[in-house]
Amino acid sequence: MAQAQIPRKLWEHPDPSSTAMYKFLEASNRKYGIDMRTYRDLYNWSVGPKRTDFWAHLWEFAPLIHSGRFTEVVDTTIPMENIPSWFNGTYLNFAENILFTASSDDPSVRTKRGKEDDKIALTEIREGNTDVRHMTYGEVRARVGLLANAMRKMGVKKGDRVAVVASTSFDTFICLMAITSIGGLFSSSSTDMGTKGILERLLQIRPKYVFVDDWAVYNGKTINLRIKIREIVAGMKDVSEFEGVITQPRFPGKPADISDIPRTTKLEQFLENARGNSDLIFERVAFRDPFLVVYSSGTTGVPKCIVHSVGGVLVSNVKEGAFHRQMGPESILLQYTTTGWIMYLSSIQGLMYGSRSILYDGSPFMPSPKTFLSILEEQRVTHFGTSPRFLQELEKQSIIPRELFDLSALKSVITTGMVLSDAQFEWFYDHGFPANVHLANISGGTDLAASFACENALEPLYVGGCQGPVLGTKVEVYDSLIETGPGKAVPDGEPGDLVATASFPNQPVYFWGDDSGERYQNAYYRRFPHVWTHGDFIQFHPVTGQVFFLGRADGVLNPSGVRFGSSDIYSVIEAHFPTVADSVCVGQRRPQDSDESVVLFLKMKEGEHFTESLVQQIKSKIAQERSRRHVPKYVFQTWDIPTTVNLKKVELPVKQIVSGKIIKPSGTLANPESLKFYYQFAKVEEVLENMQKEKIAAKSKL
Ligand SMILES: CC(=O)CC(=O)SCCNC(=O)CCNC(=O)[C@H](O)C(C)(C)COP(=O)(O)OP(=O)(O)OC[C@H]1O[C@@H](n2cnc3c(N)ncnc32)[C@H](O)[C@@H]1OP(=O)(O)O
Repeated sequence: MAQAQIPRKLWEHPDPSSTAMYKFLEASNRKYGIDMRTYRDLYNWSVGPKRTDFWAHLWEFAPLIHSGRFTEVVDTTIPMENIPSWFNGTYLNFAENILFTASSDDPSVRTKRGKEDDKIALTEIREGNTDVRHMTYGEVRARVGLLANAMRKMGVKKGDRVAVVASTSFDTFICLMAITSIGGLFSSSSTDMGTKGILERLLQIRPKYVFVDDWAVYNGKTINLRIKIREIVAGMKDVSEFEGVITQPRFPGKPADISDIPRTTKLEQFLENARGNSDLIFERVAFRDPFLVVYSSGTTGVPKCIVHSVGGVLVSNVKEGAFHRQMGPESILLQYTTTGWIMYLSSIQGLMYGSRSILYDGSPFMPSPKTFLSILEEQRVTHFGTSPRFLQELEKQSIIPRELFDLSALKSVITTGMVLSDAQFEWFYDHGFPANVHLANISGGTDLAASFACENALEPLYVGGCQGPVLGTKVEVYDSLIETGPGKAVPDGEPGDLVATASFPNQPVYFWGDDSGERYQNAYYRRFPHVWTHGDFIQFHPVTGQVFFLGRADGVLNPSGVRFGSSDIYSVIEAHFPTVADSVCVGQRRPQDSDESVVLFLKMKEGEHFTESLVQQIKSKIAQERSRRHVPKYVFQTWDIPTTVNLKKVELPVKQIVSGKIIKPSGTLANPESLKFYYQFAKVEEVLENMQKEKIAAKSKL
């Protein structure tokens, strides 16, 4: 196996013993009389038989603001699919922990240490490094108090949902803090999402209010969102809990006129309900009470509404942010994200440690990637979160950040969303960024609001993958050939399915609206009993312990690191294109490709024709109802779609074949011969060329 060789070492921390993670390791040694020395010792303790000691010590070492006491960290005998309760008996509030700091002498007391009133908490930057505005912790707290009091006055209470369809603005952050301070649930979508997709979410979670930006700016274009607002209001008419839309001004001080849109109020007007009262009140809720709904689409049905708990996310954030990412009151984080990705949560969670978050909205390529990178120098960014896709663009355009900008403040560059290639690791250190910067490639997901694998400063960084598994989550690799039944770990260094084999506090608590729990159980626990199956193929390096992510094991699409389910595409076709009998949509990523392309195959009904105009109509409908980022790169006709004997469409073999693999069809396929047709698309360029030739030949015959 090629990876048994030790890859090139790229980076190591100059003094690992100075890090918060190491101090925790030493303090744990002292407290529990153990002798851990390395990251792997600490990791094994955090997921081993004494893992409750790890969590109890974390709770003590990096305190959260809370009331109540727990008698047991967790009952480790409860199978993970029963979602055991952690830190039972404790009560805490998400916003309170973000906006205040616990006093380590008495964690139930909150202080402003590290979050003093005049310290900058947030910096808002709009597309092209324009309209830079700062907000201090004092101002943020006052604005959160005002909005929360306005919400309370309008009857919003614990357990209610408030959603946003908005950019990464001050207003969105304040909305998140306000609803969670009341003990309610927050949920966000980005403005580029089509109304249909937005409503599929909102109709499930039934929010009391939806806060929507009045305008959007992307790629130099200014987009009027009033049509979308009108559609949202109309679409919510049968939701009894829904009180209306509140518009957030995209251009501060210049709110759009919404007087002709029913049930819609401007933010400034809504705030009048608070009558100037900005006092903060935090409703501390039980550790496993919900505060956030995020979404993911699979291959069937409407999106899953994944509900995360206050305590689970906070405690996981302590270990990931403070230990793995080494964030503290001096950190300044610029995480590129929309509000539609789980990275939005990461982008603001740094405030928990007293850091400053930079909220960027727009394309990072407008007017050029250099303009975006100039923020790193101007704002003295210490932690820059981006994507392999963005780094690819820098390389393609021969942009060398370390030569163009003063990056002396920069400590770490975090990448996620898709595989970071080995060549990109080398480019990063050979050409791109200063040698002292820690390249932190992480992978996890919406389902856990955290990472499975990420960086750590106690080990060197080698080319490829993620440095190692995250503390406290027992990641193993199971044999992919076992389709169901008890799973089996593969020998060290072999590839297989990413599974988590022990409960962890940031498991989602349920799916909204899934009263029987069936969807939830099916999403993670159907394959192997008592084990979370994530849907990624991975491999551990047998010597360095790096985790290589090899691709998705299911039908989830991932072009440019933007994830969505094939069901998002099928539902548009089923609803609007009656001449199509069936379709299969897969991601193509061959060894020579630097990104994934979405390929859609259409099977026409008897007597119906596959035409260029049909393809264009399908593409524009997908753009309208989902988003432009969902539009397939290629659309082809097919004659047969592989299914199981129970007639369930099977995507994985098609995905593997068009990605250049030769596969042995599974015995469960009803029509294994259908697969032969798809092999030609591994050379999609040739297929397109031949189609073009045929077109020209047909024209010349006319
Ligand atoms: C820990 C984990 O594991 C969790 C996760 O994975 S979370 C997910 C993380 N994912 C990422 O970070 C994704 C990274 N990728 C990116 O950020 C983006 O690909 C990118 C910004 C680098 C490039 O974006 P892109 O989608 O490839 O191209 P871009 O040109 O920006 O947009 C595509 C289209 O959508 C449109 N669009 C995008 N956002 C829009 C918006 N807000 N409003 C209107 N239109 C928009 C664009 O105008 C464009 O339209 P045209 O095709 O008509 O020109």
